[in-house]
Amino acid sequence: MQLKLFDDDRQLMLPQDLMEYYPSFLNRTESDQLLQQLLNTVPWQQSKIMMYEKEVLTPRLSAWFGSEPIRSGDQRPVLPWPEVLQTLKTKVEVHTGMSFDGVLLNYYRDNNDSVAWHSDKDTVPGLKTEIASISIGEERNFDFRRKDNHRHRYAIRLEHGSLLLMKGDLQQYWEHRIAKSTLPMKARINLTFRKVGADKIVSYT
Ligand SMILES: O=C(O)CCC(=O)C(=O)O
Ligand SMILES: [Fe+2]
Repeated sequence: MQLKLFDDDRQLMLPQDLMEYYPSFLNRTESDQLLQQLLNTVPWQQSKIMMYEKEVLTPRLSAWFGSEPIRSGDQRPVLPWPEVLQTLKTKVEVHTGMSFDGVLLNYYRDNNDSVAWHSDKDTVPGLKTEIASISIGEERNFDFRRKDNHRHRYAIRLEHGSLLLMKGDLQQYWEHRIAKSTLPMKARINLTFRKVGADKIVSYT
C-alpha cells in the first residue's frame, strides 16, 4: 500500500527523526542554472556493476567528487570539487548543521533511468548515516519501504530545487529507490552529499 506523506496542508508527515524535506531549498533560477551547468560540465560516466555473475551497466550516469573513493573498490574516479559544488556544499552544511566530504551526482537521462531498491549503509557499526540529497530537473518519485515489511511503504515527489535529509536509523531499517516510469521524462540530476572520510566516526551513545 502506498501512503501519502502529506496531509491536506501539505505538511510532511515523515518521522522527523528519519527524514526532513525542504521543497524550495534552491530557488527556480538557481535550480535552472545549476541543472544546465552540471549537465554541460560534469564528466558523466555509466558505471558497471556485477549482477548474477554478469557485468551490467547501471541505468543512469554518475560522478563522484571528494577526496577519497566513495567506498573501497569503487571504480569511479575521485574528481576535485568545482567551485559550484563547493559553494553548494557550504550552503547545505549551514542549513543542516551537518558536515560532508563528498558528493555523488546521479544523472537520470529520461524515464528509463532508475536506481534499484537499496540502502546507503555505512560500514562503520553504530554510525547513523546522514545524507543530504538535492534534486534538480524532472520531478521523480522517491519510494521507500521497511526492509522487514515491504508493504510498509511511502513515496515522496522530489521537486526541482528540493533538499531531502536522510538521517537516524533510516538506512538501517529502510531502503529506497527511484523507479523507471512509463511516462516520458526529461533530465533529472540528484546530488547526495555524504561523509565517507576517516573522521566520520562519531559516538552516538
Ligand atoms: O536520485 C535519488 O534521489 C536517490 C539516489 C540514491 O539513492 C543514491 O545515490 O544512493
Ligand atoms: Fe541511495
